[in-house]
Amino acid sequence: MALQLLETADYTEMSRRAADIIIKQVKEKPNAVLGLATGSTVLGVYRQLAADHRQHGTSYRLVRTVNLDEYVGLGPDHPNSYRYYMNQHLFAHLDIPLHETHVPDGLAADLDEECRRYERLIDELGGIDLQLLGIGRNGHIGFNEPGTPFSSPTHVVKLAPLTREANARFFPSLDDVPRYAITMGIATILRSRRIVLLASGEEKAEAIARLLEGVVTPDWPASALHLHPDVTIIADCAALSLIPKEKRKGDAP
Ligand SMILES: O=P(O)(O)OC[C@H]1O[C@](O)(CO)[C@@H](O)[C@@H]1O
Repeated sequence: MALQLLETADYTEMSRRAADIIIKQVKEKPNAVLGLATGSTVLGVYRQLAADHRQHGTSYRLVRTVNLDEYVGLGPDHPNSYRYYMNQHLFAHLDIPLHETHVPDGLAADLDEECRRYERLIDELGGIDLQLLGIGRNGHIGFNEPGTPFSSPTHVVKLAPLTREANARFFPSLDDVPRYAITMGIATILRSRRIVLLASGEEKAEAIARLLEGVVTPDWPASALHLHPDVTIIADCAALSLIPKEKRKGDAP
């Protein structure tokens, strides 16, 4: 059990290192299943993947993708839905067939059935080869809020006030931020063959410090990653600012 820690000078280098890992994965396995995330942190990675596709022609024609989460009540045309985000920021810039890209359906009439369908879908695709993650300030991964059991499959979650406040920057007002979301569960994430978690900026420093402390508890969802055999954390200096310099190299506890 070891988290591998990669320190980068800044956001751009963090994004480039993560994009390189994804590009290598796709070259090694052209029909790879990529688990994708949304949010601000991963935007630079998507820009790098788009640039690489344009300049070097890396092909995603056979790649399949599954996203971590989606807001309940927002459809694909809603500018704040994660489906819309993925189309805008990544899929429109690659040669990936849109029908091979999957995001939970936040408008499903039966949300519990949608969660079960999503779990089955991931299995039918053969599981996730590489899962990209951001981290919330309260330690959430996907939308798995503190207290979520590590055994959880894809499920509907009530968003924590801190998460709604953090994401309010994308909405006209806090009141417009959805109260519920569908998210892959911790167990779903842990079934991925490889996990890459990104963190940038001082506002993630506490989250990363707590993750690297190594205490494994559902109160800090990201700590479940200590139970996975192949996790790489790519974090910039600012996100590592609470970690003593001598502990920044090599494997985390
Ligand atoms: O990258 P950000 O915007 O800080 O978000 C961190 C995490 O929080 C979420 O946006 C959910 O709130 C995840 O999708 C993301 O990985």
